[in-house]
Amino acid sequence: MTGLRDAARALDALRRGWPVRILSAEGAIAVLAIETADDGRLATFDPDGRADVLLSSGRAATLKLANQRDAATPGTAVRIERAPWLDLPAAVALADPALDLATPLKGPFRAIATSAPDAAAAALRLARLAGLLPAFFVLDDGAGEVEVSAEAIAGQDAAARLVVAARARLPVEVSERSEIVAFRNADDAAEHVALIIGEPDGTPPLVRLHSECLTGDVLGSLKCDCGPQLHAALHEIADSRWGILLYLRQEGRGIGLVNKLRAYALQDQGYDTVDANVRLGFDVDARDFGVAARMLQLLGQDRVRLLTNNPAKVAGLEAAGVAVVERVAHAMEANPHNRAYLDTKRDRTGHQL
Ligand SMILES: Nc1nc2c(ncn2[C@@H]2O[C@H](COP(=O)(O)OP(=O)(O)OP(=O)(O)O)[C@@H](O)[C@H]2O)c(=O)[nH]1
Ligand SMILES: [Zn+2]
Repeated sequence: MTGLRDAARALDALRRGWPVRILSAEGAIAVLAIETADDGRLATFDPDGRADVLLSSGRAATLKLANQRDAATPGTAVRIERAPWLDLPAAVALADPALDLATPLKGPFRAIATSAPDAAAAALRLARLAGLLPAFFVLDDGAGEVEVSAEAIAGQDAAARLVVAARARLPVEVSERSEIVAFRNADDAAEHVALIIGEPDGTPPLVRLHSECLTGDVLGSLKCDCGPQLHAALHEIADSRWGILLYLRQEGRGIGLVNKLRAYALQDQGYDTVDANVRLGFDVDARDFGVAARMLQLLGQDRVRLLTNNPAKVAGLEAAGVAVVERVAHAMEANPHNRAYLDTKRDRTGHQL
């Protein structure tokens, strides 16, 4: 449990702009998130101006820095050597692609060997969990407000410690016979929800895994198909024998609301949803469908009919022990704003559309 506690403290520290020391078998690093750094924090962390910069390989490749080393594998970190012109504004420009087109990058920058690759990869994972840009100042001998092992960060298995926290009757528009079940785990603040519609009758339920999309679900965004998919799923489940809608708190395919909106800003510049994620330094899809499988298992369901066009959802459930006995297509009409987004899903992320 110490590992868990340390990982939670590390997340909190990063969001507050405090440095974190990450330990691994190959050595330790201390990191300060660039997004939450300021001049004072940077001066305290790195009084001699020696700290290098740590980026994700996707971001480094975008900046044409990754190919200087053979580190262009997703999820790995690339370390950029500190140079006199690499001050805080220059580091922010390395971290944040919003300015890529507006400001020419200073430089030249040089990629060097990453001293503790596991610890560096753990730092990138922490940034994603904290909803921050995956970019850090890094020192091998620096101090951190919190110490955490790379193992504890990698071992944050959100599914394993999931429990049912509360359940209650919830009559909804599509069906008065519905029950809501909320889940919690000790590792993060994400409170996932299941809406059980109709009466379980021993047959495999019709299930929808819906990933949170504030813009689409609540504000009626036309950029994606989430809102219509959510409402269509509720209707289809209500029209079937019975079923379950899982509302998963995986905003922005797991990168968080702020980072998704950064991806939208890049889309305004012409990048598609895949390239925008990579330019920011994230995987194309950072979701963990093991959480959904665990929720279904806690509800006593290990065979489902799944409403989706996404083969990764089917594979994710199957890998975690939930059999998908049928895939039910769930395609919506395109509109002028989301047509390119839907085409990208079909052409680049394997959606069956
Ligand atoms: N990072 C990022 N996330 C997005 C973007 N557009 C939508 N999302 C997120 O993508 C998720 C929507 O995924 P789902 O509705 O589960 O759809 P899917 O994975 O395409 O699969 P199916 O709809 O089941 O076929 C939500 O979390 C949205 O917030 C985008 O441009 N960038
Ligand atoms: Zn959406």
